[in-house]
Amino acid sequence: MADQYLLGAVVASILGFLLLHVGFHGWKGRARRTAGKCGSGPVVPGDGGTEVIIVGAGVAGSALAYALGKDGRRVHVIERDLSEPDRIVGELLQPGGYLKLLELGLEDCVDEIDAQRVLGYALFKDDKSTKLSYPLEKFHSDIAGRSFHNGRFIQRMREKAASLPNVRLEQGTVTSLIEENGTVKGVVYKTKSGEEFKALSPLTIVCDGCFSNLRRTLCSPKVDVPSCFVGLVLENCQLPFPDHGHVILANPSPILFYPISSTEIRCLVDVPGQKVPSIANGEMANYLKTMVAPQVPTELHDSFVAAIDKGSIRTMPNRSMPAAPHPTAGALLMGDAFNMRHPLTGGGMTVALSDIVVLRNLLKPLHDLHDAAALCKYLESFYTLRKPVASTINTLAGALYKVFSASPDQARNEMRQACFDYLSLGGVFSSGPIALLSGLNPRPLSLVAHFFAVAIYGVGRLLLPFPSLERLWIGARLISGAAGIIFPIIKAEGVRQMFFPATVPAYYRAPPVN
Ligand SMILES: Cc1cc2nc3c(=O)[nH]c(=O)nc-3n(C[C@H](O)[C@H](O)[C@H](O)COP(=O)(O)OP(=O)(O)OC[C@H]3O[C@@H](n4cnc5c(N)ncnc54)[C@H](O)[C@@H]3O)c2cc1C
Repeated sequence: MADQYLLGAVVASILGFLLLHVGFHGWKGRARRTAGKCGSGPVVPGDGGTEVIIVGAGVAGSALAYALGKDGRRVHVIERDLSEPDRIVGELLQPGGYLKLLELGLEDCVDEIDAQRVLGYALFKDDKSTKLSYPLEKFHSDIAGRSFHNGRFIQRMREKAASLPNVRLEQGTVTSLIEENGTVKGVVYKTKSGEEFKALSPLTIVCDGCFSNLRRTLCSPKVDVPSCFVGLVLENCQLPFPDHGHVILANPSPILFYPISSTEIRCLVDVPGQKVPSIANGEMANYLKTMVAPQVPTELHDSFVAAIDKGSIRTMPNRSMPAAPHPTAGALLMGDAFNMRHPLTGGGMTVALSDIVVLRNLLKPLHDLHDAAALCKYLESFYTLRKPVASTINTLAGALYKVFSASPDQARNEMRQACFDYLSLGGVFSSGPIALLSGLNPRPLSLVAHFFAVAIYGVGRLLLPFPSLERLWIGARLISGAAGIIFPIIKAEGVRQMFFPATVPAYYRAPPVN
């Protein structure tokens, strides 16, 4: 109830502002581009009856293969490397993502991999901390976040997909899409031994991840890399709040801790910019020990230093890329190849799994996928239907990263402090934002309402009890800074599709083609 009052009050004032400042983004040009030329004279293997080719069997590709295979589709998955991945990405699945696993029948893929239940977050700033529990009361007791080794989770999903008789999982590297008259007809791929093959199907779904080579012809990739994560594994220590992800509002930017097994804690240190100190010449170890270690909670400090000394330090760029598809007959993009957000809020797998549920449901009533042009038109509704979940998670990730990072600007630091204090108020002030982050209630209006409620709360703290001209000025800059953070992200996500999905042209919501 309080959530609704808050929504009503904040949304009414903000919506006018939002529309004035951002304007309708609209559907940007559906110009189609042609896919790359295919290799010459490769063999066409298989039974020729493949309905869907999936490129890449990571989180998105393997979950999609199982979902479509379970619906009876003949699926051919081509994955570059079928051995267990060893990466520092995709290790915390939000409860909203776990709900999607359930919908797909993949929930047992977090069993028997020593996955840990995650019940919420703990936030640390200076010498204070606050606990933000996921609002799980209304759900079955099994629903919670899960954290694990990414590679173990992927192997479980690959095994489950490959156990279906109509799913063929093959090791190979896709080198190009086969295109004829603007329609993608399949792929060219190379096996480990260097042999080249063609695979043909009415629908090719490209899930080749954040470094995708194949997406260029299917979307307009505008990749931003605001920072990198430096990854370490801590052993022999206990998190201050067991079963919780930990976010330290450190300088210059956040540090994360969460369990990835019963004995290991993942630490991800955010380093702003695209370059990190060199690991090889010891600069990184020095940076971590001198700049980061003093900001780590005391319970974790010694294990943090021991992990640095052990030397297995990994890095990954943190990319964000709004979805900007060129709807193309015969092909679709999914997962990170299609859309990325800052990993601070651990939303990537939830968005990918949510997209798979949308696509699976759209494809379900179609018996024949061979009319590529009609299928392409029909699948355009996918881009609209995915928006409320995907855009809420994407926007929150981008906005929180900016708010949680330190800044030389006093107004920005006031916003950061206001955010910490707002979340510490408890009740709807913590359950609302954490419901958004967890993917349990991904509503764009609720996100905008809470974001500006934080800004207004920050201004109130500045002006009460004794306002001054200087404080008024900082307050005005805080509000304009908040608008400057969130509106460009919303604009990139597409205001119209995000807030008004019902107003999209009818052909995006067309009935099944057969
Ligand atoms: C540092 C970091 C931390 C993150 N932490 C989290 C988190 O805690 N929670 C969360 O939900 N998300 C997190 N994410 C995001 C998450 O990892 C991604 O959203 C998710 O992995 C996307 O899945 P995907 O299937 O699209 O890509 P991937 O899982 O990367 O899979 C792509 C697959 O395609 C294969 N491939 C690539 N090219 C080819 C080719 N040419 N031919 C055949 N196969 C190919 C690759 O081998 C790979 O198996 C994080 C991201 C980063 C960068």
